[in-house]
Amino acid sequence: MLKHIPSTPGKFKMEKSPYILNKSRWHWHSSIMKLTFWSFIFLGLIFIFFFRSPSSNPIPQDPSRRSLRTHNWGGPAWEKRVRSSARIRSRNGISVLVTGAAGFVGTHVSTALKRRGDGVLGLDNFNDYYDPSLKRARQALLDRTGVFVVEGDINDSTLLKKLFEVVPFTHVMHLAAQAGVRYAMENPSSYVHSNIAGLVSLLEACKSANPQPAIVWASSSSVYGLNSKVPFSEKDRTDQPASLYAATKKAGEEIAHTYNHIYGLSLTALRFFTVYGPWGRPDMAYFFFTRDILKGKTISIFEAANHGTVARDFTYIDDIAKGCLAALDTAEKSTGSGGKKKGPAQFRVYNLGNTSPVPVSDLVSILERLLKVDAKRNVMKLPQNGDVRFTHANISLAQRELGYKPSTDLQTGMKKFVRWYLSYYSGGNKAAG
Ligand SMILES: O=C(O)[C@H]1O[C@H](OP(=O)(O)OP(=O)(O)OC[C@H]2O[C@@H](n3ccc(=O)[nH]c3=O)[C@H](O)[C@@H]2O)[C@H](O)[C@@H](O)[C@@H]1O
Repeated sequence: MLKHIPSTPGKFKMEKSPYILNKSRWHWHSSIMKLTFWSFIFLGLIFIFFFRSPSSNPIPQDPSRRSLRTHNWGGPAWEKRVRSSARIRSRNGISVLVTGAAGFVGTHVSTALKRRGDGVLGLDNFNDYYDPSLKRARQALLDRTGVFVVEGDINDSTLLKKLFEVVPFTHVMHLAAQAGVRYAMENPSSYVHSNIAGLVSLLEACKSANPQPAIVWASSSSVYGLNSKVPFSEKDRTDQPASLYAATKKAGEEIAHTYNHIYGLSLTALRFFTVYGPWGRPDMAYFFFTRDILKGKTISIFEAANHGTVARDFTYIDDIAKGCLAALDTAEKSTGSGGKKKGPAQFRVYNLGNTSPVPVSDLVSILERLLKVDAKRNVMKLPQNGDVRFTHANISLAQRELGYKPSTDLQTGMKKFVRWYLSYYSGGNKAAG
């Protein structure tokens, strides 16, 4: 019956309408017309309310988006600082935007780049996933090295656009991410926000930049998930992630491929294997084991079924930083411009591990010796929280193509970490937790 209703109200006025003779039908149609009219008015008001109201774009309430709040950036003095930090000071140097610069790996990579004369600009949202005062201390360190860290989020496309307008970055070292395997069960949306939405936002800015930068970014050993073939090679399957964290990193690798394919962006993913060292992350086991052993608190050491070993291919930060620089130095230029691909671009994936896995219980023994304190050990079954039993990197590809050659064993690296830890936390900084 509805299909007989004329499509324009004017038609209702036509004398020849077959409906005009039927009074009750006419009333019915007249009511429908009124209803339609008032519905349009109502919808129009809703539209105006939502799209014109200043509260239509409120500060996001989702905790994973807290960092999008407007930060202080912009203005001539700010631009001058940005330019100066990103200025290349050596022959054949590069200018790099380092996202997550106040993070653990970000600080080390930024410092290493700056020291050899490259231009470096940091970007970090200083979120409180772990003690932000440690991030501030790293920022102060970077400041002393001449690296300015802009406070902002990779999801802030206006800020990213501005940064590329101010500096024609040759490279982006993308290290900003929501890290940590187990925390993904507590705050899943923060992983989607940073590792997926944030990555897309960054790649969008890179593809539109002129010139397009080459991008090197942090993937993770966790993408190997339930893969049981050892050592893990880049050719092994990565379609069985064991945690949402791993799934977002794997998704990142696929997203990167898309931007490489469509826009000609040069993209290199580095799969890091449990990176540790001075200025490390307090959410990682070696870090909070150290804190808890010193406090006399019991630590939980995971083991697999039937007392099976849980092991990690712990990799020292200096080795990782060297691998990052080698990846930047060997990255070819992106081929696109103005958001259009001009030809095929480089797409690479490398394992950066130590290729020498160590059981977690041995890590604890190393810490006991270095701290000269016996740990209170609570050995327990590996919880179903996304952790995998072991990791072990095959690094031959990185060795061949990047000249990557890790040289620090766990004993030596942990010694350096413990020395830093004791000096950092005896200097008035309080160990959280
Ligand atoms: O290699 C990687 O790609 C990942 O390395 C670490 O993840 P993970 O290796 O799980 O490092 P930790 O969280 O420090 O755990 C190290 C080992 O200690 C074990 N563990 C952890 C916590 C605990 O209370 N007890 C315990 O035995 C874990 O099962 C694991 O075998 C990082 O947290 C990730 O961000 C990174 O992506």
